[in-house]
Amino acid sequence: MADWTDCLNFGISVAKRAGEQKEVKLKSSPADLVTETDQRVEKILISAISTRYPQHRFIGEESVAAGERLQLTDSPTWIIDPIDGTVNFVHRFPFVAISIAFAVNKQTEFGIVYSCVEDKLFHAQRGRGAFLNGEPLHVSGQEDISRCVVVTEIGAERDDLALSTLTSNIFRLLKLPVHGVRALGTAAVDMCQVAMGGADAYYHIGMHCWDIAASAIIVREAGGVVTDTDGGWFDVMSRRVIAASSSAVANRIAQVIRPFPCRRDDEEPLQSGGQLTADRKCAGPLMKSDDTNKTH
Ligand SMILES: O=P(O)(O)O[C@H]1[C@H](O)[C@@H](O)[C@H](O)[C@H](O)[C@@H]1O
Ligand SMILES: [Mg+2]
Ligand SMILES: [Mg+2]
Repeated sequence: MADWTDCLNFGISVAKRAGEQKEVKLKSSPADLVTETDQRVEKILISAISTRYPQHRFIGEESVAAGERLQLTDSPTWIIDPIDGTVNFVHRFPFVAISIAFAVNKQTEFGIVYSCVEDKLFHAQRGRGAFLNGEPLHVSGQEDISRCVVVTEIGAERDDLALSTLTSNIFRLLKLPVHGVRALGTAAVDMCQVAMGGADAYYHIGMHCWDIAASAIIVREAGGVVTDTDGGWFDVMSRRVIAASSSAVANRIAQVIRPFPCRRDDEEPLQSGGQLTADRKCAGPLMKSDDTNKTH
């Protein structure tokens, strides 16, 4: 088995360096401001990594937003979210992370999530455990859904189907009941909460590979379970994820939540007026036919 520890250590050092970026350039609107910061951090990361590893490929949230093709090949690939929690960043809500995963042959070899405001560095390497600031991490191991804190995200979709599915899924979980439902505003940190036992599960439909790839391996290496939202095999490009403290909890959540149609990350972007757009919004067929069997 190839040893990617050198890449991991380099990734950790660039993530910490990029997380020190305090300079905020004022622009006309919060959206402009944050876009500039996101782009700047992504450039810092990609330029440092590609100088050291010129053969490696990248999937970066901001590069994809700028029109770059999103394609996961067998080549060593860094999957980067330069700022996970952009809305938090604008509002100074204190959960903002840099998320970096590294995949070879489409398998994640390591993940790094640096929660910058908290100064918490989560990392995991395949088969070698998960760590928070160097200390080993473990999921809660909770198996009883009625004793769980479940994390999800509100996401950016605002159409009726997205909102009604999202709210009814939260409704179903609360009625089970679970102990609580939380949303921190960054999928990467949400999932790391599962890895450290602060929460017992996370689920969402609609996140992108850069939001969840790093934290998925961190949860697994902390002893947790990562599945598709139907309880099946997790595909990092599918935008569907459950991360849980145990298979029992993952399966229960899969039974309860209703699916939400989403374009895969590796699907060609939608055509708009004859031109390719970077739009990867949820779209497609409505509920699958077996949805009626889901627990209410
Ligand atoms: O765009 P960034 O990288 O900030 O990612 C976030 C999504 O934008 C949110 O919709 C979502 O709710 C999460 O906060 C997610 O992590
Ligand atoms: Mg993100
Ligand atoms: Mg981002």
